[in-house]
Amino acid sequence: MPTIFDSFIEKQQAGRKSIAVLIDPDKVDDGAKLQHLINLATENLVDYFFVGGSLITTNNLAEVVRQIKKSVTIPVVLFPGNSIQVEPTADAILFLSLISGRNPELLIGQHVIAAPIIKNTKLEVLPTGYMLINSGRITSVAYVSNTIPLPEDKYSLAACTAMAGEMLGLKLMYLDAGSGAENPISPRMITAIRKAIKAPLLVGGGINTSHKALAALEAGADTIVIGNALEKDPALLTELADKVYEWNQGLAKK
Ligand SMILES: CC(C)=CCC/C(C)=C/CC/C(C)=C/CC/C(C)=C/COP(=O)(O)OP(=O)(O)O
Ligand SMILES: O=P(O)(O)OC[C@@H](O)CO
Ligand SMILES: [Mg+2]
Repeated sequence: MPTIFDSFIEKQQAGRKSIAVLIDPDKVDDGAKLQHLINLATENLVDYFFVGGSLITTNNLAEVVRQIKKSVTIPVVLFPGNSIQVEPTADAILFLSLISGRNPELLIGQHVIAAPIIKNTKLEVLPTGYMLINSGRITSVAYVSNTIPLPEDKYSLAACTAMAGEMLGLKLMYLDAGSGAENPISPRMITAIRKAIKAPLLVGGGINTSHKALAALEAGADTIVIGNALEKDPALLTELADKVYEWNQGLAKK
C-alpha cells in the first residue's frame, strides 16, 4: 500500500500540487459546521486534512478525527503543537522539529516523550522540518513555541536552515507564517527554499485569497495549507482549491 509520504513524492515528481485543510479542534464545537467543511473538501478534491493547534483547550481531537474518517477517505494527518496531541486513530503525524528556533523542547524534547507512544500506534510518521517565518505580528505558534521566527528577508539564512534539516534526514519541509498570519510567506522566500532542497515543500499561514494561493504554488510550494480563512468562510475553499486543480489540469494538457 502506498504511504502518505509516497503520495507527497509521487505528486512532486509529477509536478502536481496539493492542498491541505487545517482543522483546529478548538474551533469546531459544532459537528454540522465540520461536516459542511468535510463535504466541501470532498467536492473540491482536497488532498489532506491536517488536525492540530498550538494549544488545544477542548477534548475534541479524537472526535474531529472520527468524524472526518467516517465520512471520507482523505488522509487525516496530525499537525501537533505538543506531544499530548498524538491521536492514534489518525492516519499519519507530522513529526515536526522546529528547526527555525532554538528551543530544545521543540527540536527534540517533545519527540522523546512522543516516540514510545507513537511506536504503539499505526500512525505513519512523517519527519518534517518546521520553519516559522516572520509575518508581521506575533502568531500563536511563535508565542507558544517561545522561538523567534526567521526574518522574512533573510533568504540565505532560511535556505541554509532548510538544507541542514534535509541533511539531518527530515523528509518534508513546512514553511509556516503562522496561523492567521498578517502576511503569507513571500514568493521570494518560498523560491529560495525550493532551490535549496529536494524535499516536498508545504507552505501555510495567511493564505486567504486565490491570488495568494497561486503565488505560493508558482513560487515552488508543493502543498498549500489553509486553516483560518476557512474558519471565517468555508466557501472560500472552492476558490483556493481551484488554483490547485487548474495547475494540475494544466499539466495534463502539456
Ligand atoms: C513531536 C511532537 C508530537 C510534538 C512537537 C511538535 C512541534 C515541534 C511543534 C512546533 C511548535 C508548535 C506549537 C506547532 C503548532 C503548529 C500548529 C498546529 C499551528 C496551528 O495554528 P495555531 O497556532 O493553533 O493557530 P490559531 O491561533 O489560529 O489557533
Ligand atoms: O490558518 P492559516 O493562516 O491558513 O495557516 C495554516 C497553517 O499553516 C498554520 O500553521
Ligand atoms: Mg489553533
